[in-house]
Amino acid sequence: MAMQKQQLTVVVRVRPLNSGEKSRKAFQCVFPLDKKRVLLVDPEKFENNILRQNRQHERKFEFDASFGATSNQEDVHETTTGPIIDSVVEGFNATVFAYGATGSGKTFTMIGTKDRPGLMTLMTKTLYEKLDNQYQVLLSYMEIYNEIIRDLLNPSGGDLELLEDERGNIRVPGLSSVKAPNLTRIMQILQEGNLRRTQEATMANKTSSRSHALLQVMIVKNQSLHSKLFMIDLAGSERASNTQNRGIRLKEGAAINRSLLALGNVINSLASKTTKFVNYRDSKLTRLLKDSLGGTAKTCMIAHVTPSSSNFEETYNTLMYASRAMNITNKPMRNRPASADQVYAEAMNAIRKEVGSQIKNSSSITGLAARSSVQERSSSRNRPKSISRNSSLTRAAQPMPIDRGRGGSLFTQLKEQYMTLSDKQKRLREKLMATNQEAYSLEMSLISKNAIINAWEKHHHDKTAESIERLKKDGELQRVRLVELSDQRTKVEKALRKGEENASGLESRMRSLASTNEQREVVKLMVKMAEIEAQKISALSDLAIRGLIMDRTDTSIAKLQKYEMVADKLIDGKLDDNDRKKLEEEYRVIKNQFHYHLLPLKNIQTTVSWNSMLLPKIINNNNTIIIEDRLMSASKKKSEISLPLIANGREKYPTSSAESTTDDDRVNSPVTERLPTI
Ligand SMILES: Nc1ncnc2c1ncn2[C@@H]1O[C@H](COP(=O)(O)OP(=O)(O)OP(=O)(O)O)[C@@H](O)[C@H]1O
Repeated sequence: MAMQKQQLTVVVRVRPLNSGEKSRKAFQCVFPLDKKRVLLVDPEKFENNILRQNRQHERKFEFDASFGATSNQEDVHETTTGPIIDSVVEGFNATVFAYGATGSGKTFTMIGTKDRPGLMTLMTKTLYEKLDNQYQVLLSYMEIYNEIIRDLLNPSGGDLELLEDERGNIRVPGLSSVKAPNLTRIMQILQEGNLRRTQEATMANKTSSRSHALLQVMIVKNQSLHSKLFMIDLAGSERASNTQNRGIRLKEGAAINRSLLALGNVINSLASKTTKFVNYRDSKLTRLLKDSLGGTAKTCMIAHVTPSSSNFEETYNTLMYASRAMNITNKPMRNRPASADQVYAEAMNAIRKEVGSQIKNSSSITGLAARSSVQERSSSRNRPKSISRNSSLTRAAQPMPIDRGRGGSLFTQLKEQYMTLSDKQKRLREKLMATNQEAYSLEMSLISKNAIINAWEKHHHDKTAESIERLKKDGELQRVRLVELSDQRTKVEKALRKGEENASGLESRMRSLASTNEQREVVKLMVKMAEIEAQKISALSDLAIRGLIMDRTDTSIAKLQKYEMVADKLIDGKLDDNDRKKLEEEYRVIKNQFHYHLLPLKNIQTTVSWNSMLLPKIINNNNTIIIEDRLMSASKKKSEISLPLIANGREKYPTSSAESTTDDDRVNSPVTERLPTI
């Protein structure tokens, strides 16, 4: 029962009732019916409650496959994930994830035990068997906890960032990767990594995961990426909805909720025939998976449930989450929108249609209608299957050769030239957007680095530290890249300006040549089309930069949370001198991290300069909004940022700093001063 052909498969695994559940007198309420269906029975059915007797107590769910208590790891692998390997070997990306509440068996399925290795090992093993030695396989193992990415193979690596290159590939700079020649080594890597995962003992499970764990398998051929496979053990889904959560648990719950919701939304919109917009931006998880979910990438969701009556609510929620994706996959249409530009593609289609009908009525204009429809068809056929914003934008509109033979009137020739020019302008704008985005993120990172280096040097005149030297080196590389980007930007902007001049020249020549209403209408529509294309890129660029700001905000918030936690401990904890010293040190480090991470946000107008004016204004209900204005209004302008000095191992803030308005900034001696209780 292999499910090779489907892009998205949804299966359910029901684990055996365990001894704890039996001893608590819980009974089975989930029953696998056959190879695809499970029956869920509301435990209330067995209660003698007259008021509720008319309620519907049973519900059947159907998935691509269902696995009961007697299924073993190999069964699950052969049916669900085995076929995915073939597509990874062919060069497509794939994602397999385990979804479910705490204690439902996600880690068992994905990692397993020494004797019963899970899918992460079985899939990697099958992959090795199918690849010859021209391929190289690299494993990385990371976790996402409270929207922060950490390397599980290199715990001292700190918090990692996420970048999207201009081809739409997602990268996590600094993430380590290892070769794992055999099963024993893979299992060892997973188990070591798992020990570093953020976990907690709960009633439901001794080692309950509060983070998403992601095994990334990169297949490299001739030193370039051939394909990428993600295997993910998600955090327990009930954590998202537990209303008893307080403090740190509340924050965790919110982060888990956000990412699981975002994942569900992405899967639903990828599979949906009607939804046009796939929003990857809402969580780190979905952003990381952007090039491995949807398009030609295969996706497999393994929903996990316990059969126990005591977990009825969670089981119901899990089955509903999974069946929402399942209902959609049952619809015949499987080609899904490939990227966020779908909304705009719609608008373009409408205009193209309009142009088409104008042309049908016009005898003097040839070629455009035919070209429009050919382009339409070829663009939907050639739409790149991987979810790559830039490539889908570029490839959809390759210029066609100009037909000067039949009907080659001057008007037609000008019109063809205008279309070709519009395509070229579009590609230039995309390039500008990618350049700006990369530069923007580099600048943010440089601001933090410089501030740290300055603060260090001010206080430690001639001392060196390995970490500071490393920062300097990284900063140098970033500066070199920034210069390259700046040159690139100048060139692209020059070409864009020239293109704009040519376009307006062509436009006025066409206007003066247009002798019929239809011809005048066609000119108007073509200009409109070019405008919409430009606005689309502008909106995408705006979104991308907002995304970068959001990411940094998220990371800053997470750092603030850590900082609060340590502060709380310092204030309330009954600590001996040794512990207090250690905690004070930790407090200082975290506070610094928070402060320096926040700096680029405080100083946003410097970096915003990268958002080019050449990406046009977006017109909204006759209100013209300039991107720069919108971004800047989000942050208060500050003439200068106040840097903390590190003195005697502590930060000192300039006393005259009227700029520092937050409570946080006013704390001169954070370690000894008592913080206000929140
Ligand atoms: N199919 C199965 N067969 C036998 N035992 C299982 C099965 N699935 C899970 N278990 C056992 O149930 C317990 C809980 O499973 P597991 O740790 O995989 O849950 P989880 O969903 O990953 O939980 P969490 O979200 O808290 O990490 C473990 O002791 C595991 O060995």
